[in-house]
Amino acid sequence: MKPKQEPPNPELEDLFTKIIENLGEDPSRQGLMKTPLRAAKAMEFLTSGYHQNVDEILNAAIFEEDYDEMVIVKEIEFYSLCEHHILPFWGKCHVGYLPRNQIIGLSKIPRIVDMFSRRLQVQERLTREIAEALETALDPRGVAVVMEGQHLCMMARGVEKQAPRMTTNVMRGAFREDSSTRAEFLRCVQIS
Ligand SMILES: Nc1nc2c(ncn2[C@@H]2O[C@H](COP(=O)(O)OP(=O)(O)OP(=O)(O)O)[C@@H](O)[C@H]2O)c(=O)[nH]1
Ligand SMILES: [Zn+2]
Repeated sequence: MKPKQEPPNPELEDLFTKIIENLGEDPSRQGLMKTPLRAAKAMEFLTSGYHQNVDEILNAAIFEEDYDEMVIVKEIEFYSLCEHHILPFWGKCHVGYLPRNQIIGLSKIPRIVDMFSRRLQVQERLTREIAEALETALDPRGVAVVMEGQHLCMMARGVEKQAPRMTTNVMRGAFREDSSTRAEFLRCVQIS
């Protein structure tokens, strides 16, 4: 599904003009003339997940299948916005589930990751929301979501640390209850 592509909200455009003025810049200078429009469009795209829902994304692509081994989709890149500073955080998301006779259309997993990423978020909630959406959609024997993120608010400002990565994980069902299932998943996505 393409993100909602409507003309940018004119109020948002006006607000970006005010931000530019308040930063001490001249919004009428040539290089900045179209910036409020571009910034409004960019912000609408980066928060387009608010206009999506899981049912619409799934498009009924849940299939009955006689397969009950672990399914893993790893290294799904994500871009989100930290809700404290409205600055990007980004990284990789690894998803696993143990089907109970139902599988999900492969592309739908990254689409769900994008839907929840394109909102104002903290990485912990983002991880949980992805896991819960899959749990509700598939009723699997277990689901695991691991996210590794870099946060610009910690890199370019504030504490100014470049190296740290934040890892969050939500394990449900068999991934939580059975340490060997969890270990198999973490080995496959190469997290120790
Ligand atoms: N747990 C968690 N914290 C986050 C996330 N994104 C940003 N933060 C943190 O949110 C906190 C907000 O802290 P405040 O003290 O209110 O804000 P601040 O004065 O800008 O803090 P500094 O970043 O330390 O300069 C900071 O510690 C950020 O690093 C996230 O996804 N998860
Ligand atoms: Zn932040």
